[in-house]
Amino acid sequence: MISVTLLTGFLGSGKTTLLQRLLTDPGMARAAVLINEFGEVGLDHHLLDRIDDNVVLMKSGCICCTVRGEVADALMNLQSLRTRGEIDFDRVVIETTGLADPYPVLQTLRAHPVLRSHFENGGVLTTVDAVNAARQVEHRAEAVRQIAAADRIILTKTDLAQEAEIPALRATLSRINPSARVVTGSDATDAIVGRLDPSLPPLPDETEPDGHHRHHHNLNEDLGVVTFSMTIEERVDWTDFGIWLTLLLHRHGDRIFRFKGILAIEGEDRPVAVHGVQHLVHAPVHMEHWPDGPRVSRLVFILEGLDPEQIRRSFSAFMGLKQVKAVA
Ligand SMILES: Nc1nc2c(ncn2[C@@H]2O[C@H](COP(=O)(O)OP(=O)(O)OP(=O)(O)O)[C@@H](O)[C@H]2O)c(=O)[nH]1
Repeated sequence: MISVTLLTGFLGSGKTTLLQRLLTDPGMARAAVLINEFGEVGLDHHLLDRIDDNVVLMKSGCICCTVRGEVADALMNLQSLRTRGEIDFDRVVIETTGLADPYPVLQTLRAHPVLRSHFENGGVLTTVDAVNAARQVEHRAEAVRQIAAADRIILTKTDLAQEAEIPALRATLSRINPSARVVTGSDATDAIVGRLDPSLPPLPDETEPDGHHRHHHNLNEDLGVVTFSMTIEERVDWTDFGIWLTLLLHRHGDRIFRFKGILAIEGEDRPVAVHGVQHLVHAPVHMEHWPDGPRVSRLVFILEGLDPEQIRRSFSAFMGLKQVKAVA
């Protein structure tokens, strides 16, 4: 049986950052990793071979696979490539999206007629953002569910958090999930690689005795959470962008769960990546080169109860840019 570890955690809590580290770790050389998009983890310079549209082989030996649609389909694809001898792996790590409730994936592993004879639950790792988690668990059911589902919790951004707040956060975490071990920062890679050994305690079986799954609400929809993306054809003025973003977050930060972007800045050859979670903006990153695809600026927001069109209009007006398009 192949053990499957689920990597979950609220939006922007550091899942991708952790995966980037894991992908180059020798302990992961025989792992297959399911991610939402290759682009997110910037695989280019780690890439050895492309196996099919959705599966690539990394220099470290690790397999990377994108999930387009159902996790079950991606796992079936991996399994059939493995059966045909085209790839080999001894464990799987699945990165879930930041709003996902981990249970449906666990249920799939348990109940899928084919998958359940090849894969077993190897545990849930939840990244918890030391800066934002206290607020998230108060307001967001998913954040609580993800913590509750964890076998191990990885505290991220402890370098950004007030040290004095960490004990209170740990206490909150242990109220929600007393059994999960909490590890921090640099211990995380070792802990995770070690964590992936097959001797994990199983999760409680939630399949009802009659074989039906528990009902899950689409929290995303229920809470009015929308993802919104816009592209900008013209070059962006960095100073203006900074002011606009500051004003936006000041006014609406509570309702902006996540934003990410790549910007073509006036007077700069290389693109600049920007990220943030609610009121927190991370240091911008000057990227080595543009990812594949058109070289236009792109901003993605995850909003709760905010009209995307309002953001597009405000950006366009403030920046004096005409070619700002909302994209689906
Ligand atoms: N200072 C600091 N920044 C971190 C840490 N972990 C993650 N970040 C930053 O936090 C931002 C979000 O991290 P990601 O790894 O993209 O988070 P994610 O959980 O994959 O985000 P989504 O996929 O959007 O849900 C990035 O700008 C990271 O560089 C950390 O431990 N310390």
